[in-house]
Amino acid sequence: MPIKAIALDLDGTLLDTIADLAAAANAMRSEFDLPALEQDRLASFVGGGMAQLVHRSLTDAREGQADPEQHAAGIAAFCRHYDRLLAVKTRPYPGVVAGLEAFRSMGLRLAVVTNKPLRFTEPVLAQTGLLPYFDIVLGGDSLPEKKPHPLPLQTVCQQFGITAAELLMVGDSHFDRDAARNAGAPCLLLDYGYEDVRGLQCAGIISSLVEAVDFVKNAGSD
Ligand SMILES: O=C(O)COP(=O)(O)O
Ligand SMILES: [Mg+2]
Repeated sequence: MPIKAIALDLDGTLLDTIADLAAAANAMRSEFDLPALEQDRLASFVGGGMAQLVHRSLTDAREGQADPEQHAAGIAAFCRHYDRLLAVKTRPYPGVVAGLEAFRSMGLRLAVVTNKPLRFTEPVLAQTGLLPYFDIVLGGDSLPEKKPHPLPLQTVCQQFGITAAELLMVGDSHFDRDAARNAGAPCLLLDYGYEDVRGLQCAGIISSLVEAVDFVKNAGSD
């Protein structure tokens, strides 16, 4: 089945955002007199969107739930800090710009499908120079459902006028793989992101976005 468009995840796929995310999460923790957490620990909390990141960062537990008042104050503090820290150290991963250029020259349409709130997504893409590559940008709060729900990928298919089998999802986590599976789209996972994806079944595990170019060519893009 020819691939006609690609949906790309943001954190851990297009952009290495963890230094700035961790700085904002730790600045939030310090407002609650909590000590800083290691960056790797905070990286393991990323993927399910800001609300979940704030719960996990405040409680230092994957299944942790801060009480509602603390959580609301945590969200406000995180937003305040991440707004100012958004692109201090955040950069595209190696191979991302080359991969996006190759996709564009193949005539593929590109979408960002992230669980990151839109208020951060558009500015961080703009500040890192990636925004012009994308026809559609969906944040975690753009629609009533976010990944792993299929709605964001279904919305991309609808807007591009293609079927799910013609849309390739490229991500770094089980949220991406499950969203693709739920929508009926093929999925490639990058091995450099914020989750160990080695055990996850998908169409392929790759080390650079440029490796997705061959996958698309072999799938018979027109
Ligand atoms: O904001 C998050 O938790 C994750 O964002 P992502 O979907 O781009 O990986
Ligand atoms: Mg990700």
